[in-house]
Amino acid sequence: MDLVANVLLAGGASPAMIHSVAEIPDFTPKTHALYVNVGTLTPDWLPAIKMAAQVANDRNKPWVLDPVAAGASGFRLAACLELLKLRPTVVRGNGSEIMALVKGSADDNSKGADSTHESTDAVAAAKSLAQTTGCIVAVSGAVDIVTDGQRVVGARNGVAMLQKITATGCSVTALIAAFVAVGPSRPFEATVTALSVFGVAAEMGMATARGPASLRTNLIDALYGLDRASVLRHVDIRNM
Ligand SMILES: Nc1ncnc2c1ncn2[C@@H]1O[C@H](COP(=O)(O)OP(=O)(O)O)[C@@H](O)[C@H]1O
Ligand SMILES: Cc1ncsc1CCOP(=O)(O)O
Ligand SMILES: [Mg+2]
Repeated sequence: MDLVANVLLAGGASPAMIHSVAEIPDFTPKTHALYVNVGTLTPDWLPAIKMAAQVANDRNKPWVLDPVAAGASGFRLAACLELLKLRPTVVRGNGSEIMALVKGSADDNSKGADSTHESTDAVAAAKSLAQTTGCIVAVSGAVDIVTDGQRVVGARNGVAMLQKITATGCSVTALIAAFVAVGPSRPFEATVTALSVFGVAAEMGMATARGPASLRTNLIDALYGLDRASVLRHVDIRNM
């Protein structure tokens, strides 16, 4: 939650981390987008998550799902599949998470929050998930893949060391939610752009990083200082 909230602030958004059913009816209507992350899911939290998604839907607000470690346990997978029925605007996971959602069963070989698949292994799964759910589906990795079930785009910014900082996946999903909040009528473009901007900031931060801890700090600084010219100079988005 620390990195997620700080990435959102650096990107110009205004985060509030809310868990309680007591607060969701008041809080969710005030937002421009809802971000649901199941990273530390418990049975107690699930009703609040569902309530928030329902309020977002009732108010026509976009919402974004990060199915952290979806294949690691039956409980988590079932929860993610229930949440998909509430039709998030965007789902962003790593290769293993997106493949688990499509397979619909927990994976004995799951590594938990980390992926055992390349994003490119999950292109067919991502397209299928987008077609069956109507969501924009993004798969992160060396190439970030975004699909609406028809179009498939690859965004190639980023650095491998992001995998050595916990919650960078969670943070880029949060940034997607922020970008979708700004451009709710174009969630596909907002998703690709958020992934690219996060990747460009990571590349800039990597220039002076000495390891994951300094990259984490530099990433927040680079995102905060990023301007349009730098994004346009570095961004690498291609049709796949
Ligand atoms: N090998 C890589 N090269 C460049 N960027 C990467 C690489 N692997 C992951 N990333 C980037 O790291 C961020 C988190 O992605 P990822 O590690 O796939 O998510 P998660 O933490 O959910 O598993 C994304 O911005 C992604 O583009
Ligand atoms: C380590 C960990 N455990 C539960 S959630 C979480 C963070 C996962 O974040 P990310 O998917 O961005 O690496
Ligand atoms: Mg993740």
